[in-house]
Order: sequence, then C-alpha cells, then structure tokens
Amino acid sequence: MLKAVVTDVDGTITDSRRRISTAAIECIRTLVDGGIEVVIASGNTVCFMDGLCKMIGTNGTIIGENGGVYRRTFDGTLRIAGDQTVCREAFDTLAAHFSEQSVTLELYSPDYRFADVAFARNVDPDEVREVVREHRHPVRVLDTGFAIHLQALGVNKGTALSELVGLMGLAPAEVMAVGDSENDIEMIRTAGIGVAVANSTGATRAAADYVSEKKYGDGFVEAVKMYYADFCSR
Ligand SMILES: O=C(O)COP(=O)(O)O
Ligand SMILES: [Mg+2]
Repeated sequence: MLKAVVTDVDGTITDSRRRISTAAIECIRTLVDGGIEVVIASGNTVCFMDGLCKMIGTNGTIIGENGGVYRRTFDGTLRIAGDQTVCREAFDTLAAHFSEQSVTLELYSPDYRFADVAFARNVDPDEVREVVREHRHPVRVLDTGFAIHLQALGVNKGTALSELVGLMGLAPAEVMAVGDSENDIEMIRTAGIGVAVANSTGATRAAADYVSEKKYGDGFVEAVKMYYADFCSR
C-alpha cells in the first residue's frame, strides 16, 4: 500500500515557466490533511524549498540539490550526501572552457548550496558533458530543463529517497514518485510506483511505471487520483 508521495517541483508541479500549479497544491494539501506524507524533491536549494513547503503546507521533508541534501521535517537534521568540492572543480574547468568562447557561466544561488553546483542553460548541455568527460571530473551533468547541475557521481534523488524512507519508517515500495526530467529517473525507479508527467523527457518516461496523459501539475493530480483513488474519494 502506498503511504507517501514524493514529487519533483519544476516541470512537475509547475508549468514550463515555473509558475506553480494551484491544482497540484490543492491536491498536496488534500494528501497532507489525510495523513499522507508529501516529500518535495528538487534540484533547488534548501532555503527555496523551505519557503515552498511552508506555503504549500507540507511538514518540510525534502530532498534538495538533486539528492545532494535531504531532511525529514523542518526540525530534522540536514544530511549532506553530495561532495561540492568535485562539483566546483568541474565548474572551474567549464568556466575556463566557455570563457574561451567569450561565454560566461551564470551560477545559480551559489551561496545557498551545500552539495551541488547549478548554472544557467545558456550553453549546450552536451558540450558541458563532453568537457567534463574529457577532463575526467567525477561528476554527473544533469539538464533539468531549468538549469544545468553538476553532482558527485552516485548521488541522486533516488539515493536520497532510499535514505529518507528509512527515516520515515517506510520502504521504497510504499512510495509513489512523480517527476519530469533526467534528474528524476533514479527516484522514479526507486519508488514503488514511478510516474512521469506527460511533458517528461524520453528517458524519464521510459523509467516510469506510468506516464500521465496530462502535462505538468495536472499530470501530477492525475497520478495521485489514479494511485490514491480510495483516498481521494473519501
Ligand atoms: O533546479 C532545477 O534545475 C530543477 O528543479 P526540479 O528538480 O524541481 O525540476
Ligand atoms: Mg523537474
């Protein structure tokens, strides 16, 4: 039986312009009020997610920085699973590479990140991957559709979810995870039910047990209604 929901943020409970889906928020509140823990799992920073959780109305259980950090409830200890040093080293190589083309990489919220590095998508993610590979940096390049992230190898939303469900007293099989992008693939595979919303990338869809017919927040609501049908009809 499913006992918790894990959801990505950008592209899953927002539209393509990052405007939050009010239908998804209503749905999350219904779950929370009914005793289903809702975990917000994102590439975003902890402080951004804390504000989001407060205003949506969850208990503050989060996976941030693409699995680089995670925490059970607002009061819990923040666990830092990622290694930001290797990400910074890779970023320095990339910044030097692109500056030769007179392109400046724009870091996203560097002062608020503990584990990964994120920057604007004003460069080709495939070129970023190529440079990282050439220089043998032990990091993974993630294109979320909203930013490019560098993450230590072996750290992702799926590894964080495995750790977090233990803290929640649950098994991964008791969780549904919903996402849209390549940074959600491991989380979707780890969860008992993995869902990709209709706007998801091909690899993310391929990893999912179910691909919603609707896009973005409406796809999230569709999945909750499908897998928590008893609960939603109460
Ligand atoms: O931070 C990003 O780039 C995207 O965040 P997401 O994991 O919520 O989609
Ligand atoms: Mg996303």
